[in-house]
Amino acid sequence: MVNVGVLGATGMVGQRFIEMLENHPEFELTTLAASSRSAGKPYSEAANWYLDSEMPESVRDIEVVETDPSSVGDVEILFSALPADIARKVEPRFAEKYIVASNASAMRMEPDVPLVIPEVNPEFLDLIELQQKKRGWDGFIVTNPNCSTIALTLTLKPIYDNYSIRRVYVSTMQAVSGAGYSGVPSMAILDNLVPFIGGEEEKMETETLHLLGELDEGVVKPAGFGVSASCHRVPVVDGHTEAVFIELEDEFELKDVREAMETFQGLPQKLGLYSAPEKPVVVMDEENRPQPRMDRDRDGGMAVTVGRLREDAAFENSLRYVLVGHNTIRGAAGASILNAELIKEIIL
Ligand SMILES: NC(=O)C1=CN([C@@H]2O[C@H](COP(=O)(O)OP(=O)(O)OC[C@H]3O[C@@H](n4cnc5c(N)ncnc54)[C@H](OP(=O)(O)O)[C@@H]3O)[C@@H](O)[C@H]2O)C=CC1
Ligand SMILES: N[C@@H](CC(=O)OP(=O)(O)O)C(=O)O
Repeated sequence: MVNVGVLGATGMVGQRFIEMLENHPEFELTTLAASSRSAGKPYSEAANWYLDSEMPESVRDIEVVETDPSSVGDVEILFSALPADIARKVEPRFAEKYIVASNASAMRMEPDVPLVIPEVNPEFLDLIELQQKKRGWDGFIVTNPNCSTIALTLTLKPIYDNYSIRRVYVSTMQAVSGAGYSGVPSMAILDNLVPFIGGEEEKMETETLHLLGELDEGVVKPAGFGVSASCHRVPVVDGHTEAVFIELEDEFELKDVREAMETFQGLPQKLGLYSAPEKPVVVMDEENRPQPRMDRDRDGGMAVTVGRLREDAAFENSLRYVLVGHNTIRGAAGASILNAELIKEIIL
């Protein structure tokens, strides 16, 4: 067992980490850190538990500590669910000694920090050696992408491996949990939709190409097609829905695209990692699926569901589909945990 901790343990994503780490066969959750507002209190007092599951008994009495490397004690891996501005300041300090598996956006685009989806670009973990050498750290930082980006990129990967993509348009319908517990006031979202999520479109457009890019002599060369995103907040609690429109360079058969998605597997499936879904992408044929309430929890929330896969007759060589991915599981805590499982398997 590897001792692990969670930074930002009282928040929306921190709670998902705790839920997913309960009974994990390789990780023992021993440390919970949050702000000075929470430090010194037992977790059950510090946290307002938002999830449908019960707060695990095993964490109720753990005393929350300050988010400082001197407070976290005997752990090897720290999962970070910190706000990005705090993460930028503290994650590098933790990485001097610990492995930081971060879900925050702060360090994702640093040239020597791997931004990884284990099924898509596990080879980016090679950057760790460079990062440690350059920064003189004994630990390191590994990041996972933005929640909307992860779901999109998992579905693009099998297409990208088999076809030449010219451009991708994506329009998202994102759950309120993506903004944190107090992120979107109920008066703003009930009976409504908000057509703006700060920084989200830029993240989807850059991170997707980075993830599908190539690592060449320690430098990531992004994939060379266009991604255009429009992001919207909708009154759904969990589960991001995305309408995806893809133009390919060449002709294609829809059944071949479907087959490529359905049979897609990556290193986590080959290695049998604990949190890896059997099928990262599941394709449904029902005309009214996927839907967030029904499909977000597929394979423990780790699989992305695709539906309405069809040709787009309005443009040459074009197809479209709708996807649903769980934003705080596959899009956040589950993504960091899968990264850590891969690191444990191939690096530790
Ligand atoms: N929600 C989602 O779907 C996704 C979120 N993310 C990212 O994950 C991160 C966490 O998001 P989320 O859980 O929604 O955020 P929340 O606001 O729900 O939680 C924030 C957490 O950070 C702690 N914190 C706040 N300020 C400080 C501080 N100054 N020092 C130490 N700890 C602090 C809080 O502790 P306290 O309770 O003590 O204030 C709390 O534990 C963010 O970077 C977010 O962008 C990424 C992908 C998806
Ligand atoms: N912005 C996302 C969640 C998030 O926090 O993303 P990021 O980790 O890229 O900041 C949402 O609102 O649904």
